[in-house]
Amino acid sequence: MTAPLLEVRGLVRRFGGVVALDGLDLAVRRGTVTALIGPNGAGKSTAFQCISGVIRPDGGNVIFDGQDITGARPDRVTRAGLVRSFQIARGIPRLTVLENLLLYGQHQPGESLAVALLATQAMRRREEELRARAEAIAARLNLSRVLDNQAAALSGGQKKLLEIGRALMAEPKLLLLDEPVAGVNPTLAAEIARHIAHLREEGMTVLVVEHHMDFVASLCDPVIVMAEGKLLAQGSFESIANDARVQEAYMGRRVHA
Ligand SMILES: Nc1ncnc2c1ncn2[C@@H]1O[C@H](COP(=O)(O)OP(=O)(O)OP(=O)(O)O)[C@@H](O)[C@H]1O
Repeated sequence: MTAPLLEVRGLVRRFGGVVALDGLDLAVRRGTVTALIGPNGAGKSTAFQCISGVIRPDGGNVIFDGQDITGARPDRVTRAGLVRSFQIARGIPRLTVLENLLLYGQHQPGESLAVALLATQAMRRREEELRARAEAIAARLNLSRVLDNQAAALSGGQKKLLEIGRALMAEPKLLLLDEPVAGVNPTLAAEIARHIAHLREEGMTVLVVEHHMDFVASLCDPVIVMAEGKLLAQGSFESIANDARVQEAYMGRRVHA
């Protein structure tokens, strides 16, 4: 069996006296849409933040695509191919959809004065490529019609799609999605699930934190359940839904592994 794309080993993170991650182990296999679920306070956000380099873990390791990226800064993590989207869309409201997408393309031409002065044909070609990629990503996410609209004018669901598009512009190997359907109506949630399923069909690997169980059940396999900063269970949605320990954790009772 091939090595997992992402492996988290014994991850520990404390906030003062609170142990948010207490030796978390998890693995994400290539080509899967894996869910990370668990009751409020289980440590899911903290795990995402440690994996994406936003905060440093106090212990343990994050191995991505064979590289130890433990404690690496977010820009390095992104360059390695691990890209996260945010629950609250981070796009710049005044910019258009196209501009927002271009902003997150890798190795932006025009990002420094030197680049501007040395603008060569190759760089112009790169800019054209980026633009073509932005248009293709917008098309696949049904955002073509609003490409020239300001991000601020988008519906809630379109903002969620732009957030996914923004992450795709960085050409991820692994996409971390933070609650991609929170606050979205069921029709749009189903559309977003279809877009993510298409990404998987094309070989993308996705790790998603989501509280909406219909979405998780329809899209994600395997499902990893966290409780109290640790791995509690993993498997198909059906198997974890029937797991007594998982039911107990969601009932808010103390979990005895
Ligand atoms: N910056 C912080 N300062 C202090 N405590 C924190 C901080 N961030 C998280 N915690 C604590 O760490 C624990 C795990 O929180 P975390 O937000 O990672 O859980 P979660 O599973 O993402 O919860 P939710 O589903 O509610 O978003 C909680 O007890 C939380 O109060």
